[in-house]
Amino acid sequence: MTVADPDPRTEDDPVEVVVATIARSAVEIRQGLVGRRSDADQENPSGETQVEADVWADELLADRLTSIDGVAQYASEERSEIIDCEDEAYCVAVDPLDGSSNLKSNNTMGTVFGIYDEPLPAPGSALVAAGFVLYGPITTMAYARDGTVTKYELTGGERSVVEEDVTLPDDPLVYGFGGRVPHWSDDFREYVREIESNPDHKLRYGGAMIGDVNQVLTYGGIFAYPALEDSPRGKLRLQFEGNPIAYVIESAGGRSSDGTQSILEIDPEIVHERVPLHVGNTDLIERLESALA
Ligand SMILES: O=P(O)(O)OC[C@H]1O[C@](O)(COP(=O)(O)O)[C@@H](O)[C@@H]1O
Ligand SMILES: [Mg+2]
Ligand SMILES: [Mg+2]
Repeated sequence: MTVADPDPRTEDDPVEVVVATIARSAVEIRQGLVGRRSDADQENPSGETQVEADVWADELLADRLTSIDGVAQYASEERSEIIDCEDEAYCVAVDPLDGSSNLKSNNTMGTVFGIYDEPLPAPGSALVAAGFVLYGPITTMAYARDGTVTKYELTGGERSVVEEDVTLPDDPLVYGFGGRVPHWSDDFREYVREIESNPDHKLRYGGAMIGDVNQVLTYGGIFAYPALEDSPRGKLRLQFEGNPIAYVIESAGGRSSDGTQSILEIDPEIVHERVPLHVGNTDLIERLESALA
């Protein structure tokens, strides 16, 4: 089934217009990666060196999303300030390119988005929709709203449904854990040993959260970028990465955790704050929480 993306000039649900705009832009973003793989010689608010494509994709999405009626704010991992629009209603937070360090080696990356109905920074409980685009061998989107997740394939301007009511498979298969192993806590290391020693589990780690999370969504399992000894809040950002991914995985019947509670329950203080992120099948996340308790 192919979804006719709503025409932004006639559609009256801003959430659907935002999602359709991101779906259309993704095809262009993918094309625009060519020739934009070098460092941009500047840092993002998290202190990471940006590549040219990070800056370019952020500007493209900022332009398009802030011109949608009903969008009140645009915030991105790649800019310090939130853009305030004249409209009210929805606040959009994006990671324009997740895993952009994979560009150099031409490996998987993504675009992550969360649509909140409260001003940013907002808790995950204020999300009305969230999702991500994956730039793999083909371009796909996973989109969660109203407790269900839909997967699409994106081709020049069209969104084709490949799966509706996506749920995590019951028997977890894959695991991937970020951060340097010497910087993991002893409790986390112990938990990883337990996961690895299960003969039904196999390692899948690609260095881009979206690629790794999409494997968990497809095969079941767990992805984590945990708290580290030299970075107690981990690496990933709550507004742009943690909340949207937690929303998708929880909508698909899984769980998210910062180690003690659902990521969606965290009250944020600042827009660029980080969060230890663990997402996957419910039983694996429950086991993780008891291992870290
Ligand atoms: O290579 P590192 O530093 O361990 O980090 C890998 C993680 O960092 C990220 O690349 C952070 O996202 P950005 O590329 O959007 O900054 C994740 O996608 C990935 O899980
Ligand atoms: Mg990211
Ligand atoms: Mg990014």
